[in-house]
Amino acid sequence: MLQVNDINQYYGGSHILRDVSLTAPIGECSVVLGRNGVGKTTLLKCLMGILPIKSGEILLNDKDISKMSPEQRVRAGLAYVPQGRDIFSTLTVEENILIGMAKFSRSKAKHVPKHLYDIFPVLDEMKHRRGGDLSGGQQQQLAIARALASEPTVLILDEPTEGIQPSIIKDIGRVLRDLADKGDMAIVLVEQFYEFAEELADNYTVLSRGKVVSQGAGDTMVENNVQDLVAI
Ligand SMILES: Nc1ncnc2c1ncn2[C@@H]1O[C@H](COP(=O)(O)OP(=O)(O)OP(=O)(O)O)[C@@H](O)[C@H]1O
Repeated sequence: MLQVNDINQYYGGSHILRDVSLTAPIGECSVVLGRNGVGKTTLLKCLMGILPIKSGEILLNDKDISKMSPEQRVRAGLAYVPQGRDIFSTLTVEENILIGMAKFSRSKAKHVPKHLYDIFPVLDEMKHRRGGDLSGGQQQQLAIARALASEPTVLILDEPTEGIQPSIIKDIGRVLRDLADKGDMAIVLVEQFYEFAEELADNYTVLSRGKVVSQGAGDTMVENNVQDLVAI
């Protein structure tokens, strides 16, 4: 379980995250919503250690990881699918996935595990193509496969539906649901596409100007008018 307790973050003098707390249990999809610029990406970067927090704590299975480097957090079990995907366009699909296995021994990190290609068959078909030749949706699937290659206990995704065609959005939703239901991973999903978020959410958190303004079980999103809170 990933637990975030009262974290604060600043860009210079701007107070971006204000006492943000949330819990992402194993076996659940924890969705973070909010309008543009409220601090969602900043929150994920703090979870990964890409940005430092000023106060508060981040616990992974009760262990404080908030002083760890991003590499140490990946070793501890966090994996990140960044907004915009950050695929290495000149490397092949296979080479991109193998980068996600860098924390393992050399012999293990030589081969892409078959189950990743079972999850995303299109990546198997295209494994010798360059990352830059893939469509946006295929690149998103590749970014998720690369993150899964590190065998995370917490999978963190920043707007995986952004700019993706509907059929691939459905596939990605199915994959995330299956991964959570298997019961060995917590998923933290930042998402602006409300219907996708509502369908997947076991629990939700809404941010507004860096503060949590609504939080609860996924099946209370309608009664709590979450869609209105995030409408542009
Ligand atoms: N490197 C930076 N330096 C200064 N301010 C920044 C920096 N990055 C982001 N900000 C500001 O911090 C605030 C939160 O940004 P953040 O990207 O976390 O929001 P977001 O909710 O993820 O937005 P979006 O939905 O547009 O991705 C915004 O006001 C943004 O302008």
